[in-house]
Amino acid sequence: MLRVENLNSGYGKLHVLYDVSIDCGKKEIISVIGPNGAGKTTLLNSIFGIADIYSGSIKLDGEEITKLPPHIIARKGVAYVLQMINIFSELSVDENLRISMALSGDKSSDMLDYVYELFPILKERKKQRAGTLSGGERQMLAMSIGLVRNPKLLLLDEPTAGLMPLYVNLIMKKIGEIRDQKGLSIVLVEQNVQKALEVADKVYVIVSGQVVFKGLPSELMGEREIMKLYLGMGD
Ligand SMILES: Nc1ncnc2c1ncn2[C@@H]1O[C@H](COP(=O)(O)OP(=O)(O)OP(=O)(O)O)[C@@H](O)[C@H]1O
Repeated sequence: MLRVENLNSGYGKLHVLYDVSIDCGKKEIISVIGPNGAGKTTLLNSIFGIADIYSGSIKLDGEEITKLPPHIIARKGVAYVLQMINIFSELSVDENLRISMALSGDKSSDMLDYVYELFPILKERKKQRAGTLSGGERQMLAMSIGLVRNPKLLLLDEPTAGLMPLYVNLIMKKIGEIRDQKGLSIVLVEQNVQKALEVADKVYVIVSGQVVFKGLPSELMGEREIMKLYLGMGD
């Protein structure tokens, strides 16, 4: 589904990622974790055509998407959910979702019905102005705005940042459900290491712009040095 090979990218002269290679298969969730400033968001920015790519390749279903502009990448089936940035605060929940659907050119309301089923609280609040939603509800709306575009690949940047444990658990559970029910591939950048490992099929640890671990969550648990040094887990 998604294959990133030997990616070198950054912002102008600021080289952030060095020879990064990742794979995300169909119906797979990969978690990308690592210290602050390691380059995790830059990986998502690179996939979505926002960061500068110096060398390497990014393929979606075998098709080269490297250096394409974001609106074309979106049209090819990638949705990027940034922390609450894609929400129109003055519009209602329902209007936000319908605008996103209209922009994607998708006329069927299947995904709209699906997100209201997935997040019943949004259905209850469909007429409410998005700017007045709680942090957790806004995060659910941000994810739903991406989902109603009917993507095949979902890029999630810290979907649980700043949320209370109840919402963290709910959002993580929903991420698993989306993969299972809709067959989406998901790249999840997450600060909460424990939750990121619970939901992931595969995990990548990025430190100083380089991949220092790739494998199963259970394999990472055995890497005591990495867990302790870079992720602050264990003794
Ligand atoms: N749009 C940008 N323009 C210039 N530099 C940027 C931009 N976005 C990020 N950077 C820089 O790139 C480096 C990597 O940042 P990035 O946001 O990818 O790290 P991260 O691993 O996601 O960190 P965090 O966990 O703190 O969110 C940092 O030094 C950051 O200051």
